[in-house]
Amino acid sequence: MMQVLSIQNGATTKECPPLGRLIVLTGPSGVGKGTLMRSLLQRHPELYYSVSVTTRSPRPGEIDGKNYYFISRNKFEQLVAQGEFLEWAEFAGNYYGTPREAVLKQIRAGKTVVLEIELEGARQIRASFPSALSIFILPPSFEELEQRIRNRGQDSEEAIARRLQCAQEEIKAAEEFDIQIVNDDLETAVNAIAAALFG
Ligand SMILES: Nc1ncnc2c1ncn2[C@@H]1O[C@H](COP(=O)(O)OP(=O)(O)OP(=O)(O)O)[C@@H](O)[C@H]1O
Ligand SMILES: Nc1nc2c(ncn2[C@@H]2O[C@H](COP(=O)(O)O)[C@@H](O)[C@H]2O)c(=O)[nH]1
Repeated sequence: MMQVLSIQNGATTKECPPLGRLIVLTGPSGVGKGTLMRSLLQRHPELYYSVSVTTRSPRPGEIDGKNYYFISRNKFEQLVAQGEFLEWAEFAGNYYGTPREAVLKQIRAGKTVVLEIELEGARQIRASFPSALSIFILPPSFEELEQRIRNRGQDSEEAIARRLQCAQEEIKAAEEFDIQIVNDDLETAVNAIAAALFG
């Protein structure tokens, strides 16, 4: 697949449209990746948002097939063994993965595909798709990050503690990625992502 993406600026023929791009949005839980994505997709509906697979239980209001594909740990492990994921990771006690075929299909069709994933998965994508553009979203402060996770009101105390613990390590990795954007004012951060994508 690396080979395929490396020819993304190659010649266009009627039979073979130019390949699409792969964009990775990463950063600690609660920093606002999902909120930024929704805003970006409203402005740019031509982008393809990859719906991930997870073993986490749905939060109130989350819809299977829209927010995530919710499956059991056994099923997830089967899919891993079958090579069905472009990347996958265990995060705060649950598995998360990007369906391989759905993403590759969109890239072959010339679409820009956006993945919203945690650090380990983002590292895997950087290793296997060096041409992918990777964006790390930072919080204005650690205190604000905690406040956002709490205000979201979706996670137990235990889950919040796990996520904050992961966040400390994740933030240290920000410089590994192509671009770092602080999500302080939402509009400013969306503009910065759009500028990175569309110039
Ligand atoms: N710029 C911002 N200013 C203030 N609040 C924000 C901002 N961006 C997002 N939020 C709020 O922070 C909370 C967490 O946002 P969101 O769920 O999008 O984070 P996330 O990074 O996608 O989290 P996760 O990785 O756990 O899915 C939400 O309540 C959201 O409304
Ligand atoms: N490696 C992957 N990480 C993913 C994927 N889909 C989502 N995520 C990230 O997991 C955490 C927790 O998400 P939550 O919905 O439980 O709050 C967050 O950082 C997501 O970005 C994926 O396919 N692969």
